[in-house]
Amino acid sequence: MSVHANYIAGSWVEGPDAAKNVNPSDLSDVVGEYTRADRAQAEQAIAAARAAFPKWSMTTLQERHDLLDKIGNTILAKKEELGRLLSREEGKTLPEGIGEAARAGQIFKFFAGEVLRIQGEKLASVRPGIDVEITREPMGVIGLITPWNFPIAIPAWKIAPALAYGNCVVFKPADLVPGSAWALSQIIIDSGVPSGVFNLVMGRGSVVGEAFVASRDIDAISFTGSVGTGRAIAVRCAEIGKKVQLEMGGKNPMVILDDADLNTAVGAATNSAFFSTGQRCTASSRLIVTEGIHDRFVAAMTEKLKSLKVDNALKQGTEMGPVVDQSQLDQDLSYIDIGVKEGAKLAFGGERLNRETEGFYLSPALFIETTNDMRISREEIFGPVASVIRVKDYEAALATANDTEFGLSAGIATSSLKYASHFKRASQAGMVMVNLPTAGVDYHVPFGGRKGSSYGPREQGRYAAEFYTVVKTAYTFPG
Ligand SMILES: NC(=O)C1=CN([C@@H]2O[C@H](COP(=O)(O)OP(=O)(O)OC[C@H]3O[C@@H](n4cnc5c(N)ncnc54)[C@H](OP(=O)(O)O)[C@@H]3O)[C@@H](O)[C@H]2O)C=CC1
Ligand SMILES: O=C(O)CCC(=O)C(=O)O
Repeated sequence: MSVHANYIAGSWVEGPDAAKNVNPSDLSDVVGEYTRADRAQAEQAIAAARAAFPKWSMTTLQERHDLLDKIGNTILAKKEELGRLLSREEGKTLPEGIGEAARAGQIFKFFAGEVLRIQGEKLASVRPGIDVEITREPMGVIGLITPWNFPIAIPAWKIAPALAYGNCVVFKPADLVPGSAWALSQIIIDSGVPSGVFNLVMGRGSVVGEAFVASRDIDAISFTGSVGTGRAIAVRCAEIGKKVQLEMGGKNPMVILDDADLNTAVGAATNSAFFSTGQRCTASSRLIVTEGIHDRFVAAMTEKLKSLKVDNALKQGTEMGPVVDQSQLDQDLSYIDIGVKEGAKLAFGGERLNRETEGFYLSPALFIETTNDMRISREEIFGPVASVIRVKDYEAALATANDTEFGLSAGIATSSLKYASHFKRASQAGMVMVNLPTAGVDYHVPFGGRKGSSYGPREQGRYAAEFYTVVKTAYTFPG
């Protein structure tokens, strides 16, 4: 099996080390072998991006538009192949994998359009005869550090705006899932990105990520991952004056009110908590249910979970794939144990499952009789584990929903316009969903949260310009 190399300064280069990428649905299946860069190689990539920046930042909008459009079209044409690879290496179901690959293609096409809409402002000065122009310029070299749970969409929603606004990129994907990142990079390279403008640096966070954070030749870092790693990166970036954007965890609430349509509520809650094996920062792991519907909701959820097909991600009909790896599985099982010890009751699941192929299978776990101060209600588990929290009424539900250190996404199931409208205003989250799952967002609108979930400007949509550009104010006195 040949080793998949890094792409630095326009060439494919191997690092000193390589690792096997194993399918979490079938541990006997090796997806491929992928190189790991050392610090010197990461620094070469940064130097290549720095050297390419002056020319790339001056390219015409047409050139950048055409490149991004071509990348987007190629991803869309290959979405089945890419989606299969993604599902094989990460464990989300095949429809989820193909959907994510398609989303990556749409993101590139969206930013191909945004290239043509880069905006500025012209204002009159407070002084006579002077014009003021406000323009957006590229930041420079951007370091992108991505997690394992969206191996193609998250890289796409960072790489596409970085290139669109005239920046050069050094990209470090998660060590656990280099396959989709490598395949995406190959498409970017085959589409004709100039040498040095885009560099793929696979390797460990503690080596490659560290090199990015420490480098004074990187102007900005966009990171998605855990709170601990994100906050440490922000502190280091602040020390050397580097711009930073962090998307981190969530403990997203889904409120279910007495007047909710039960089918809608159960559908949205199942999707929010268990699709993609609960491994989404937008997943809902706190189902906050008012008294009048509580018992009916728990009974209907339990029935739904009994029939949810947990199996090999590539198998037709699978609704929930395996957990991504042993360490995440250990984390999930440990939280299930913590929940039981805290006095919560398992209404369903939380058990290791055996399937035809050996993998990290876990049945969806639904806790009842929980409170919002239990650890399982406060800490991000990042697996198929959800707690039902019983509350008296809407006011108590809202207070419970907001009682968290996170603020990424929040949902409400209700047929009341009054409560839906109030919740949209009063929820302390960056994204609010009414009668919809907390996860699964559009690609053309801003994505991000409040409180401990996010830091820095928003990602995605036209709001991405805020992070990937720097504003210049120019004064002219024509004389
Ligand atoms: N909000 C979200 O979208 C996500 C949240 N998580 C949460 O984080 C937990 C742990 O997952 P994990 O993948 O370890 O998350 P991390 O935050 O450790 O990893 C995210 C990315 O950061 C890199 N990284 C790790 N350490 C450093 C460092 N010191 N400097 C720079 N970059 C670094 C990682 O590299 P490498 O892959 O080599 O470790 C990876 O590319 C999960 O259980 C979950 O709770 C995880 C993924 C996504
Ligand atoms: O819910 C989504 O569509 C995106 C979720 C996400 O970006 C994440 O989990 O990191």
